[in-house]
Amino acid sequence: MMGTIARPTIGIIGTGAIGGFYGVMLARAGFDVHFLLRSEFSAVAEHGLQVDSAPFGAMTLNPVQAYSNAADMPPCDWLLVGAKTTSNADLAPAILAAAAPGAKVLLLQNGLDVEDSLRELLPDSLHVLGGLCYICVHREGPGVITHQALGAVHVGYHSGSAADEAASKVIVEEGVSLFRAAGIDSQAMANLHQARWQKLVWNIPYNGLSVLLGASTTPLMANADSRELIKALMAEVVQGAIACGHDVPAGYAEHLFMVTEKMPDYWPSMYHDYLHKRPLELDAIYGKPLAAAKAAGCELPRIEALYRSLSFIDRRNT
Ligand SMILES: NC(=O)C1=CN([C@@H]2O[C@H](COP(=O)(O)OP(=O)(O)OC[C@H]3O[C@@H](n4cnc5c(N)ncnc54)[C@H](OP(=O)(O)O)[C@@H]3O)[C@@H](O)[C@H]2O)C=CC1
Ligand SMILES: CC(C)(CO)C(=O)C(=O)O
Repeated sequence: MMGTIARPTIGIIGTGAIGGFYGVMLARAGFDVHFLLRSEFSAVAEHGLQVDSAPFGAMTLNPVQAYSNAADMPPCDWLLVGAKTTSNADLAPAILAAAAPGAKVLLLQNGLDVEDSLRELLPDSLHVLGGLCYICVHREGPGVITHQALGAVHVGYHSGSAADEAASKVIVEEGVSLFRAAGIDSQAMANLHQARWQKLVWNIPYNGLSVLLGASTTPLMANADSRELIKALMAEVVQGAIACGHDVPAGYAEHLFMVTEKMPDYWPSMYHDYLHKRPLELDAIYGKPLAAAKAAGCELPRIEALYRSLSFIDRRNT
């Protein structure tokens, strides 16, 4: 089942929807997975993790190797960060406590440049990677996760002590192999930064509009006005990516638009944050791309208006 790769110890830093889902899949595939939790620690330590997955069926992991303090975790070869980007800078002590020498820290997060604030706080000997998750998953309650659709993880190297490109590729392939061994579609990304821009073509319109308009994907796709707004926002993201020197395949926005029409009705993770009065990932999903585009001489007025509206909502909500 493990193929040719050694059995790394895996730590999940932030066991929410993403961390919980991928952690359970990896544990079920036989990996030694340790889960760091915060508010849901007691519930998970007592009842385990439950994933209700439309594609895979009901899955339960019980007992769970659950921790409320990273210092109690064993040294982990891979650390999968499943916390929101809003807490990245605060996670460094936990990562340092749980990392084995030369560990790979994989940020399973949306947004641009999300690795940077953590990178500054970690030694060069730890490799930092980015993981883009194409999945519809959310927390239903403490330790209970609903997986509606999709699931792929694309992995790219960010920074660290890899001697050269070939060495970083080996690390990325190891990450890809972990997910594949757990039955998850996974691919290596040659250009992490570009791939982050491309994923924003989806997240910039849908995450923000779900909060601003209080609507999930089905009503957003059923209304002529929101459809036009989504298309216009997508076009601006593509414009920003190109201004920053990245490729976006022809027809990419149209493709994402059509994929969304076929998806089950979905509330993006930003809406769940809004609902639970948690900070929204505005800097990673809006602030950073807007700043990068501006630095390249490109104004994105619709995205800017959405960002300012969401910032207003966020300040009143948290
Ligand atoms: N959900 C989805 O379908 C998708 C999400 N993403 C991205 O994945 C990332 C994670 O999202 P998601 O899983 O939905 O988020 P969740 O809110 O479900 O999970 C975040 C988890 O991190 C925990 N956490 C935060 N800070 C700490 C800390 N200091 N110590 C321990 N645990 C901590 C939270 O604990 P607590 O309960 O205490 O807050 C929570 O369990 C985001 O960047 C999101 O944009 C990408 C694609 C799809
Ligand atoms: C909905 C989907 C699949 C879009 O890529 C997603 O991954 C997200 O919510 O970030």
